[in-house]
Parts: sequence; C-alpha cells; structure tokens
Amino acid sequence: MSQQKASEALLSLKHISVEFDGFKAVNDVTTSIAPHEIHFFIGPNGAGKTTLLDVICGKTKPAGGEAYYAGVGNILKLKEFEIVKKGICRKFQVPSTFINLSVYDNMRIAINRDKSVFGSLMMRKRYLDTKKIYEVLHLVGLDKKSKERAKALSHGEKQWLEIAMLLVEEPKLLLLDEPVAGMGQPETEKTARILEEIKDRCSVAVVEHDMNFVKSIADEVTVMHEGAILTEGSAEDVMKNEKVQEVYLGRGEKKHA
Ligand SMILES: Nc1ncnc2c1ncn2[C@@H]1O[C@H](COP(=O)(O)OP(=O)(O)OP(=O)(O)O)[C@@H](O)[C@H]1O
Repeated sequence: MSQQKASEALLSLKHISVEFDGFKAVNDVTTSIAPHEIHFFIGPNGAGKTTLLDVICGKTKPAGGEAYYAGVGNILKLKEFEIVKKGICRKFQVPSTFINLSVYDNMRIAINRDKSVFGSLMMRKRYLDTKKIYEVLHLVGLDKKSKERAKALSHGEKQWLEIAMLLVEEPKLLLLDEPVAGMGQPETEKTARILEEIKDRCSVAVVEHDMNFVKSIADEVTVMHEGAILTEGSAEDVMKNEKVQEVYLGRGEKKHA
C-alpha cells in the first residue's frame, strides 16, 4: 500500500492481528479502503477475510493493530454500536429482515434505528423518510414491491432489501459478506449494477469468492492467504499473479472464474 493511498483513505488498517487461542487468523494486515471504492477481499477458505470484516465493524477485537477512519481516528477503541453510528454498516450472510413485514415496513424500521420516537413521529421527518425510503428502494429495484411481505421476495430481492436497509442509514462504508452467494447469473449481474450505483454514496468492502463478479466491478482487490496479505491491486493484476494462481485460483476453490 502506497503512502499516498493510505493518506487519502476512508479506512486505513495498520498491522492488524487477530488470535484465537494462539492461532493467528489475521496476521499483521496493513491495507486501506479509499472513498467511493469497491474493494474486494478474496482468498482461500480460512484466509481470514471474514475475521478482518469482523474487526472493522467491532465484532472482534484484534490482538494488535490500528484502524484509522477518516474524521474519527482509531475505531478499534469504539464499541460495535458506536462504529455503526460513525457510518460503518455490515450486512451479514444470515438474513436480518423481518419476513412477515412488508418491504416498506422493514425500511421504516431501518431508517428509525437509533432515532428518538419523538423525532420519528414528526410529520416533516416522516415525509422526508418516506421520500428517502422510496429513493433507495428504487435504487435496488424494489420500489414497486414496497407492499409485499419480505418473505414473498426472491433470494436476490431479499439480499437487495437488506442492502437497502443499510443504505437508508447513509453509511460511509458498507461491509458485505458474499453478497451474491446462492444467486444466479441475472441476479448476480443486477447486484453488480446496484453496487456500482452505491459507490457514488459510500465505499463498499466485499468478501467474495465469485471471481466473475469480482472482475466485473472491483476497483481494488486484496488477496489473503493464511491470515496475511498475499498481494493487492486491480482484479486483472491479482488474477495474473502466480502465487494467487497457486494458492487460490488454480485450486478448484468455490469460484467461477
Ligand atoms: N471465533 C473463532 N474462534 C476460533 N477460530 C476462528 C473463529 N473465527 C474464525 N476462526 C478461524 O480463523 C480462520 C479464518 O477464518 P475466516 O472465517 O476469517 O476465514 P475466511 O477467509 O473468511 O474463510 P471463508 O472464505 O471460508 O469464509 C479460520 O481458520 C477459522 O477457522
């Protein structure tokens, strides 16, 4: 990582290490995420990718290292909910929508998270929230399905609803864990288009195995192996890298390159 890239970063990770009972799941990782960038973390199973996202969102406290977030400082000192309030939002693989509620009601719950009841009842605020909800639902292609129950949505639509529920919170950094897992080609392509639109609003850090998806939209790719960074750069460059071929792409991992 160049000095210049680190200084312009939205999030700059320095020498992050995570240990589980003496096992180094993440080993001295230094990298950064730029503003308005789609940044993928790829690598073999067990490489430490998800653990690194866990560190960024405050779910896991590292044994060492620092994470400088623009305008805030080292976020490793903050609690998980404080990190969310600073604009770092995480979508986990496990669904977190209320399946018996409508798409719109799920969005309303998301937009009122951490807000006072008084504030959320004010007429002007309700009007602006509704406007924002429909604008974000339009972005993910669900505005015409606002009255449907979440459980009636397709697998892909459920994922897009979850992304929309994070977007109404106006994050600066969105963390996604395998967002296209279980999706077919058309849904994967639509997710790619959605993420490309989202990056006008925030940075997106994505853990992913689907290399066609990575190639189609990556601004930056960090390849991890055994807890450490193997290499980073453009999708084209990292995929040509001999070590990446050897430990990941050539091994018949869960990938579609
Ligand atoms: N809570 C935990 N306790 C003990 N070991 C853990 C824990 N979480 C992760 N690990 C171990 O740390 C290593 C890194 O796991 P991690 O889930 O970050 O890998 P990953 O690169 O995301 O893999 P995958 O692509 O399979 O999701 C693995 O060996 C895993 O078994």
